[in-house]
Amino acid sequence: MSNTELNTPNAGGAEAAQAGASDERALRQGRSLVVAVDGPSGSGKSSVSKEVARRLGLAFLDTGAMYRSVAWHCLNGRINLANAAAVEAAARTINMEQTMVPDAELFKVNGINVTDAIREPKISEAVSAVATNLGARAELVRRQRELIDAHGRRIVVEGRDITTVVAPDAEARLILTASEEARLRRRGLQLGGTQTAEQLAEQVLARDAKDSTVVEFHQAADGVYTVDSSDLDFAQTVDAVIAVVRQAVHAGPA
Ligand SMILES: Nc1ncnc2c1ncn2[C@@H]1O[C@H](COP(=O)(O)OP(=O)(O)OP(=O)(O)O)[C@@H](O)[C@H]1O
Ligand SMILES: Nc1ccn([C@H]2C[C@H](O)[C@@H](COP(=O)(O)O)O2)c(=O)n1
Repeated sequence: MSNTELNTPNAGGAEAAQAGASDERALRQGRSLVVAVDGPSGSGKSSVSKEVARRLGLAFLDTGAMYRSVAWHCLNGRINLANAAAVEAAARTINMEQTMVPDAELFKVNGINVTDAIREPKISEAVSAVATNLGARAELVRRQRELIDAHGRRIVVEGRDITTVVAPDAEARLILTASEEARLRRRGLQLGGTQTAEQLAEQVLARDAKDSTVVEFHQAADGVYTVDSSDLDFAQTVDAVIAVVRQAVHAGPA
């Protein structure tokens, strides 16, 4: 299957809405349903994926939080992020726990609650050192696959390499994207206007540029849908993603 672009919500009308609701019920009851979501920073992957998981009754895995947790551990333990072997060793040895339900966000590293700490700008600025470490990536991919299986393969997983590396066999795979302008604006609002334009550009665009040296998350691979949320509000984006999930499930394996 070639790349598929779907950037408008489900067609309107009462009939379409009814069909949508009944399809959504079917998805809630199905067996394996892995929804893989990739995309650039600030495109809405995490917030939209959480809401999709809620609506479809699925578990939720934020893989970026795992990269952030390794970065936090290195900074906290004075492990030099430029020392590739030490970063890989950290990824292999730390204990990471995360609630995988969309309504309760809690991340722990070696028993320490890092839920808020991993979202701090200093982690956003440092995390690419983990993301571009191929040994650390291999270990985190291994852990992510284990978590998907442990949740009975009924899960929404979001990150940068989920559609291509972690779960290329997912029932629904999509890239969630948005214009640079929309992503910078959303991240600025999310951080309560605390960051300058330069800081936002560093945390969003420069980070994407570094991360995309090791993974492709701007262009959809074959069989992967694209949802462009630049001109959609949050609720419309969630609807558009659920429409893609329905479409992908009906279409079957790519
Ligand atoms: N369609 C949308 N319209 C407006 N705001 C949105 C939309 N989608 C997401 N947002 C908001 O944009 C902000 C960034 O979203 P989110 O953190 O989910 O992005 P992300 O892709 O996971 O980013 P990162 O990869 O950097 O963690 C959040 O405040 C979220 O509520
Ligand atoms: N599957 C993934 C998930 C995340 N990353 C990298 C890219 C980011 O710089 C960092 C944090 O992700 P975020 O919380 O901003 O989504 O982790 C990756 O390379 N692969």
